[in-house]
Amino acid sequence: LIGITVDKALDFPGWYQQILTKGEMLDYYDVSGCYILRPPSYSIWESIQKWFDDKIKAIGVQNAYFPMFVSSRVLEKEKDHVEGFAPEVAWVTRAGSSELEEPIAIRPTSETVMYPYYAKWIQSYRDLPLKLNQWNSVVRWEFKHPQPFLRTREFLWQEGHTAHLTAKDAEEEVLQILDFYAGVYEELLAVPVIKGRKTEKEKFAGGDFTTTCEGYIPQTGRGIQGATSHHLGQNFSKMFNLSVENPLGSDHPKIFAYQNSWGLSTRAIGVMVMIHSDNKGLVVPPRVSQFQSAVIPVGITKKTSDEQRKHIHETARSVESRLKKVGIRAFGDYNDNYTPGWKFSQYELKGIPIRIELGPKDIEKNQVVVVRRNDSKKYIVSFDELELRVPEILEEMQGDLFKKAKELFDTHRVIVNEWKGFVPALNKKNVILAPWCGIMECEEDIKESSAKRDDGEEFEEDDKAPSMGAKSLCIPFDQPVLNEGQKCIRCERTAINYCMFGRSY
Ligand SMILES: O=C1CCCN[C@@H]1CCCn1cnc2ccccc2c1=O
Repeated sequence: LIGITVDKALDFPGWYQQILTKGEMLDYYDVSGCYILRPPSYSIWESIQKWFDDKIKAIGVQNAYFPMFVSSRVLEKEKDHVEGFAPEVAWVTRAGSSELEEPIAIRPTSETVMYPYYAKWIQSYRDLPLKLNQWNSVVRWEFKHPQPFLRTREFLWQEGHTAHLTAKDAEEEVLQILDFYAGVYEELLAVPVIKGRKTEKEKFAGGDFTTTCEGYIPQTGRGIQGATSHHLGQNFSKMFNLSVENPLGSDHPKIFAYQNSWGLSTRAIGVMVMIHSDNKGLVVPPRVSQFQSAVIPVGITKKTSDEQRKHIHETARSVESRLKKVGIRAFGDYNDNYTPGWKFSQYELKGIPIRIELGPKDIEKNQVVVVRRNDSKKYIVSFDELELRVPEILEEMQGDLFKKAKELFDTHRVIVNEWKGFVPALNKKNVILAPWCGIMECEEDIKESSAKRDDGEEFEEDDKAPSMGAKSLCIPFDQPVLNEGQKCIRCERTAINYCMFGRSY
């Protein structure tokens, strides 16, 4: 494995592909849009699963598993929201040489798979709330250019589906789950996110409202949707007749359940890689890294005596085992066929958070040298404080990764109140907080008008047009103060709130 040969700033897509393949996170597969998740990335997914699973179980969610196949009759039951997605649905039409009577869809999401059974299982209001989650994969036959982790035809995710007696209970849970999603990004992946509500145009059409965690990719200045938590209202319960008798008595009308659905996928891993990794390879935040530290003997030369070499190796192995005993995911590389320098670059490529160097001089001083992957900062740690200092160094690195990413997001999230400042701000890799009227036509106008050059001319075909216009990313819960009578950024109407706009994935 040689190093990364593409510069992150010069060819971001090419860099991203190399980072992932040379960092052994994934491999390309012979079905377009599908990828193999190799142990380092699958281990990150397992860390996300463990953390999130503990959180949802603590609020009474149970895991279950439903079939991946959906009959066309059932899938098309929810007309309005499916029609927009229909082109993405993958169908099984044949088994062996015999055609199937009815084509069977592979689940792109599981509302229509699960809700007929929710209706069957929920008879009394005492059966509410029902809170189930699936850890599974779904298939969406996207035609847009596939990107590892970010846009793939099959992806791993979790999809939570809950049914409640009251809107209040449901809406409370929507926000609770959104906080958990923000926790996955900020606590585990060291990725800052902005929480907010999707506009009517961008929300899940089958629901009442969509809340979202929005990330930011500094390299491209583009926003990216990180996870969504939808309140479905009674739309699906009316469609699937998911109702209970009124607790107030049979003379009161039956109640259609209030539902939520929420999802986070392996896209999160792609976001983490794009934000933290550099031209030397992956940079993986310590809390989710499969291995957290590489113990590497150094200073062994031809002149080193056998017993000296043996002593160095034994000391290194004891360092490795002491760290493992306190829960640090450490490993040692004692292979003498490779030089320390070669090993350093290998583990930089794989994004191992810290390396621990141990040579004759260090042993004399009863110390090791610890080097951080993110900024090569060096620490001298004495043997007797290993178990104390190494965890601290890892935690400090986790914090520094988050701080740096947050600094970049915060300095590229700018308030723009006048239209003339909108496109120039976009072209400086910013996402924009703009006063907005809340009208969908205006939102569409903003997207089209921001796809033009600053002088209002259309982009020429051959222009390396950035990803064109700015979409609405979310209406942040944390709102800047609207001035009295503030006008919408684009039209003459009065603004009702600040909306975050940006080029996006
Ligand atoms: O986001 C989530 C979170 C997890 C559960 N599902 C919701 C909504 C999914 C929206 N969606 C997204 N792509 C689709 C593709 C084909 C058919 C249907 C759909 C579809 O309903």
